[in-house]
Amino acid sequence: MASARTPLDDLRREIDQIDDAIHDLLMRRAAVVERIGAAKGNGAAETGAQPVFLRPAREATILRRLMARHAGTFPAQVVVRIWREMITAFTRMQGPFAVAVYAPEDRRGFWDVARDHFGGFVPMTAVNTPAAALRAVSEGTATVAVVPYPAEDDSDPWWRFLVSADAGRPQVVARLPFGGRGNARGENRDALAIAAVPHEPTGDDRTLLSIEIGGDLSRGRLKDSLEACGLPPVGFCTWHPAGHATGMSGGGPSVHLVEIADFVGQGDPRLAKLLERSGDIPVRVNVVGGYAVPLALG
Ligand SMILES: C=C(O[C@@H]1C=C(C(=O)O)C=C[C@H]1O)C(=O)O
Repeated sequence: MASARTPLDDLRREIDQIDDAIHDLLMRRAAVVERIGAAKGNGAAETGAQPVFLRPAREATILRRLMARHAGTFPAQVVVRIWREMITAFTRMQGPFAVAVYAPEDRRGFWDVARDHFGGFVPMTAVNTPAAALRAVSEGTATVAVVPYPAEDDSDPWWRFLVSADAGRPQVVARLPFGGRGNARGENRDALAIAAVPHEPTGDDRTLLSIEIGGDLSRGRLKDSLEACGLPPVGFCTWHPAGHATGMSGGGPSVHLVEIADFVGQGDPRLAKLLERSGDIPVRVNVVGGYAVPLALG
């Protein structure tokens, strides 16, 4: 004799229906993404450039919108984690996608952070130096490089390889983790993602500028100039090319990586103003990318 249906059976039946609905929507989303990929691919063919389908600004906007409507007891960080897995899968449906991550044997934290962001099925290679990760992107063997967030005391910083005005060059496109560190191993240092994708605004952004200075201009004066031009600096790293003493007070050519608490595009009039203010001192400014400010999830 068949046993009677219990309340638990009814609830599980309801779960099965919900799973079908979620799955149907995933397949529907995939069909739309196929059309998006076709639309982007046509544009890239016109310029002859190798198409990159990743759009970090759009991804950040999607996740911020979802977090703003999220309610209930299901953890917000897990929603982000699920969407991160989905978004890379949907990006990979459009074209090749691979990640090169700075993750030497003794520093696996960056691998975990990269895997959480780009998902468990993306082709991902560990390399022993940030420069090797950037090279993989320049040479086209990786779409994205994951490298440590710059530190003040790096004597040979990776970001010097991004100091260029070439169109289509790799740029900083995201800061990781975007939705919390979870159970990632290792040191508590954030990472930056680098790809040949333009820096696009999301409404809450940071921009990284490289500022090359050919003469004697102290960091203090540079900070004052940036403030005066409406470019509030919130982070500062300095690299002195080999052969010059390090120090904060100028005394030779220097290259600064300055983080600005705003979106700044390459044609932004504030950059022209900064050049005007430098007078006779040779100064070159380039946008080396930027990122959508990560989510602050409790
Ligand atoms: C679908 C797109 O391509 C990629 C995948 C996205 C997604 O799954 O929503 C969002 C941005 C892109 O990285 C898109 O550009 O809209």
